[in-house]
Amino acid sequence: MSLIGENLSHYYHQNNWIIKDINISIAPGEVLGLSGYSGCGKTTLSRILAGYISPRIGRVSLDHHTQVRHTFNPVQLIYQHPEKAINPKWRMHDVLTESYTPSQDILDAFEIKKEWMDRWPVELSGGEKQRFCIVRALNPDTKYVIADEMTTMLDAITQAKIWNAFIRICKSRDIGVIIVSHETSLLNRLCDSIYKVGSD
Ligand SMILES: Nc1ncnc2c1ncn2[C@@H]1O[C@H](COP(=O)(O)OP(=O)(O)OP(=O)(O)O)[C@@H](O)[C@H]1O
Repeated sequence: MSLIGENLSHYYHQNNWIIKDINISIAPGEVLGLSGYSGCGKTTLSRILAGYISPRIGRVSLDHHTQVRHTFNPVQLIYQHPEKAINPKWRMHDVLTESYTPSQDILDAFEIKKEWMDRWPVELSGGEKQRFCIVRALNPDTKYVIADEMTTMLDAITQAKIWNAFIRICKSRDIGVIIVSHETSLLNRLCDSIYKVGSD
């Protein structure tokens, strides 16, 4: 069940093309990096592949079917800023269990502490909140995860731990991963291949 983007082109303002004619494909269990200069359209492309933006031209398909809204999205997007993806009026336990109940193993893999569950989002650090967003994205029905600068706010040691756990779980479930990052060394270390967006 490959995730395929064909002839993807998009602008926000008439004829000011952000991305043009992008053909991209990712297979189950593959780890693909998206690199490119700031503002070249990596987030735009990520949102298109996750079905949150309809491209002006082109088409995204999963297993040859166009994505359908109103059902669980098998292409999950993890944002750079977790506060944008979390309802500030929900306690962390409710954020975490919004679409499924994660196992203790997965909570341990991301070192999510029991005492964080009753807290409000504002009572956790950005990195602590991001672990909830990562686990929440790893629903049993998830087929692809797009990680858009997912660990930018973390220190190097925590970053390494999170990526190890994340890639191990995705590989074990045959989940395809797209990693968006400015960090070439991170992409070289984790990705099977790298797609460069824009030209620089
Ligand atoms: N909702 C929007 N409306 C209008 N312009 C937008 C919108 N979102 C992004 N843009 C513009 O589109 C271009 C690409 O933005 P995008 O966030 O996709 O780039 P990026 O490669 O992810 O950047 P960065 O690496 O800095 O995060 C930028 O020039 C940005 O200003």
